[in-house]
Amino acid sequence: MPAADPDPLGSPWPASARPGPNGDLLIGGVGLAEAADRFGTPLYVLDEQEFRSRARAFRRALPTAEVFYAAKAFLCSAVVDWAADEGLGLDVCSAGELRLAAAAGFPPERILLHGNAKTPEELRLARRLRVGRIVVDGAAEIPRLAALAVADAPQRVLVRVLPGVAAGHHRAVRTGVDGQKFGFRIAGGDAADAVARILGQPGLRLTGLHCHLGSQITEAGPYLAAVDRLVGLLAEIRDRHGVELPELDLGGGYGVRYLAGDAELDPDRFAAELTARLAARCAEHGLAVPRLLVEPGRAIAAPAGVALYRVLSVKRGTDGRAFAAVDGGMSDNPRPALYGSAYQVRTVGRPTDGPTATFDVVGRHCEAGDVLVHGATLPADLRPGDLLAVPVAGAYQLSMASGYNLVGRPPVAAVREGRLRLLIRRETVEDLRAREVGR
Ligand SMILES: Cc1ncc(COP(=O)(O)O)c(C=O)c1O
Ligand SMILES: N[C@@H](CCCC[NH3+])C(=O)O
Repeated sequence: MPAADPDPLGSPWPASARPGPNGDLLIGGVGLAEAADRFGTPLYVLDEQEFRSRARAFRRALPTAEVFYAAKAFLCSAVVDWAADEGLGLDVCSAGELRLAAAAGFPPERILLHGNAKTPEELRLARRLRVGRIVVDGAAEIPRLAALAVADAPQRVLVRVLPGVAAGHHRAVRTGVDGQKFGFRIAGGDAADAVARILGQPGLRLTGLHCHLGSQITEAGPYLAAVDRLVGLLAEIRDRHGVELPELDLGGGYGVRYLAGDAELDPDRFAAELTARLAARCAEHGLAVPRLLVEPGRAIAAPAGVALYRVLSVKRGTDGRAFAAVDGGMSDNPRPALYGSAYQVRTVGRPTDGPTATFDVVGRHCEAGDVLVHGATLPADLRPGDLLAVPVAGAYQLSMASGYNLVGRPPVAAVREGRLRLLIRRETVEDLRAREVGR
């Protein structure tokens, strides 16, 4: 029997979502109202199976590629375990992400380190732990890395280049073009210089080129354009230095559905188009097809997360707008304020079939721009105490959460096969005060 539609608005919930009694919504077999009662709100709930099946979908679509989960989307020790179990590598971009992954037991050789401003400490740590790959993002890094040579263990590195392809949901996340801080320019010869310098270092082993175009890209076209540019550069490197670099890392950026009508990048279709294009371009240049590396973050983590908030106040503005103020806000999800990102929201734990009205779901922070969802359709009689659930909340929300107004960052729970467990407890004022060492 097909499952009943968990949400008449067609919001993108995890595949496990089922309608529950009294307007509740079950995720991973657990009622969201029960999760909120148990751990309080705001609360982030991760559907472990959704995370794992999305990781598997990437590995299945690209069986010969290496798939690195981009930790910046969201990382905690449980997520490290899930990524490790599913055979993913891990893309980290700070000593914090690296230390957490290593402490949780992630194999360092499957870690890839990024960063446009890696600190000397991060480079030393990466070498000491023997991370598998480091992506070089600036000329100053090359001598620093070379100086950290470890006997008999040359460091595998890739060079991050700018293919000149603009893609991504907001200009702040478009990183494949000139005029922003990441990568080496191809046209100006910076990339070729970096390649030459790295090839001259005995402690470094250049394995390939890297690019990351942007985030929330919903079609294959930009990646295909990047392949054209990067394979061209691989051929130039072969002609100039006589080496064929064996790896091509296309970064992350694979887009997901936030709203009912949004497009989502399908890993299978993407993989088919990408591998065909790569094979064709390599054949044209007489190159062996390099091993692909990809770094999806959002596409694995975002749809696995649901954010839960309790309504604290309902108000009408002078222009007839209605506001539903909740107990979280821009400190746990800065994306609407930062990028104008849109979300859907529904009530859970109360009937959903009565008359509706339009609300702006606003947070509790002290600025008018603290709006989580603009123009949400919610029950017309929405009242304080009602529970709201926002889907597609697993990426770039908690990982970008701030301490604004000292409200404390929300807890994170995981659900799987009817079991609910707490992964991260709520941040308390004692946690915040523990860092104070003077007055
Ligand atoms: C170098 C790099 N790799 C991977 C990612 C992951 O991107 P996404 O979460 O959009 O897949 C990012 C962030 O956009 C990035 O900067
Ligand atoms: N933080 C961005 C994505 C940036 C990804 C990191 N390169 C977002 O929420 O959409």
